[in-house]
Amino acid sequence: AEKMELESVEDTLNKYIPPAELTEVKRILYGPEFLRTLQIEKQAGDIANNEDFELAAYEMPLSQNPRQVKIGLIQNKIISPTDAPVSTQIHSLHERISKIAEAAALSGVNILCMQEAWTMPFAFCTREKIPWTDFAESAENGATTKLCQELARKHNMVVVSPILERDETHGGVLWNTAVVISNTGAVMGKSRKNHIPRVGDFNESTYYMEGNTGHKVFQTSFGRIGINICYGRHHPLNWMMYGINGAEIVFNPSATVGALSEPMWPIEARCAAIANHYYACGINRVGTETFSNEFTSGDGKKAHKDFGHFYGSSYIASPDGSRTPGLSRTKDGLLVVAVDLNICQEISDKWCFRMTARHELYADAIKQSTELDYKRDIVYENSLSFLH
Ligand SMILES: NC(=O)NCCC(=O)O
Repeated sequence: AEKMELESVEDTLNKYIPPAELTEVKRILYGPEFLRTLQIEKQAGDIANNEDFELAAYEMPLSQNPRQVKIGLIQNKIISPTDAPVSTQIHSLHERISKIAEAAALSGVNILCMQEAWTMPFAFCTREKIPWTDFAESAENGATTKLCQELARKHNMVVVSPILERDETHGGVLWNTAVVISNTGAVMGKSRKNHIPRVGDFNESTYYMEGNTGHKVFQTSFGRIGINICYGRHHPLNWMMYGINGAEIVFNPSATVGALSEPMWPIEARCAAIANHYYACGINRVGTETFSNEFTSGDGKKAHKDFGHFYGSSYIASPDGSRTPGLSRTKDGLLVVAVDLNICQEISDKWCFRMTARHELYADAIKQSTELDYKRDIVYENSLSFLH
C-alpha cells in the first residue's frame, strides 16, 4: 500500500498551532518580515483548478527603491508511465508545462524555471542506458528548447529549462544542463551541473560528468540569474561563485527524495540566499516514479522498482533571511513570487557579508590544502605529538 504523504508542513502548522501563537511561530520559522499573499489572477486560477495544480502567489518585502520582478517556479510529477514511448513521455510533459506556463504568464511572471531534467522521469537510479539516454536533446535546437523559445516569445518571459543535454559538437556526450532562454526567444546559453551525486539511488555519474561551464551568470531583461543544479546545493562554494559573478537570483532545479534529503531542503537554499545576498529558489519534483525493472540501492536491502517519494516543497528564500512557504509535498504546483532585486544590495550594505568575506584569506588557504604535501593545521598537546 502507498504511504500517505504529509501534504505540507505549513498546512500542519496552520491546522494545529493556536492563532495566538501561530503568528510568532511563523515569524521565527519563516522570517521577520511578513510576506504579502498576492491575489490570484482569475484566469490563472481557472487554469490551476481545471488542470489540478496548486497556484500560490506572494510578494516579498520591498526596499526603499524597489526593482521588482516576478519569479515563477514549476514543480510537477511525470505524466505518462515510464514504459511509454519516450516521445509520448516528453510530449505529455511539454503539454502539461505549457499550460502551467500559461498560468504563470497570466500571473505576470517574468522569469520561469522548471525542475531538474523536467522532460523525463529521474531514471538514473536504474543504471540502464536505454531508453533513458534517448531523452537527451540538443540545448541549442532540441524540441524542448524550441518549445521554450515559443513560450518565452509568446509570454515575454525568460525561461530556464533544465534538461538532459546531448552535446553533438563533442561526440554526443550527455550533460545535466539548464538552458537559459531570453524573453526575446533567443537562447542565451547554458549552465551545466557542477557536482554530480554519488549518494543513495542517484547514480547519475553513470550517465554524465561534472559540468564544465563554470558559474555563468546571465544578464536577462529581468535581472542577473544563475543556475545551481540540484546536488550543487550541498556545496557552499558553488553557491558563492554565482554570487561573485553578480547573480541576483540563483535557481536550484532539483530532484530529491524524502528519505535522503528532506531535513536539509529548507536550510540549504536559504543559507545560500543569506550568505550571498541573492534570492535562492529551490524547485523539487513531486510524486513516486516506478520503473519496469528492479534495481538495488547497494545497501543489502531488497531490489525495488521505485525511487521513493519526491517531496516537492519548492520555495524562495530572500537575502534578508525570510522565505516563502513551500508548495505542496504531493501536488504539482506553480509558485509565483514578486521579489525586489534592490533588496540584494540593501541587505549587502546592512550585513556586509560580501565586504567581510575575506576571500583572499580563503583563496590562499584552500589552494594550499589541495597540495599533495599539505599538512593540516592541527595543534596537538605536547604529550600527544606522536599522533602527527
Ligand atoms: N538530482 C540530484 O542531484 N539529487 C541528489 C540528491 C540530493 O542532492 O538531494
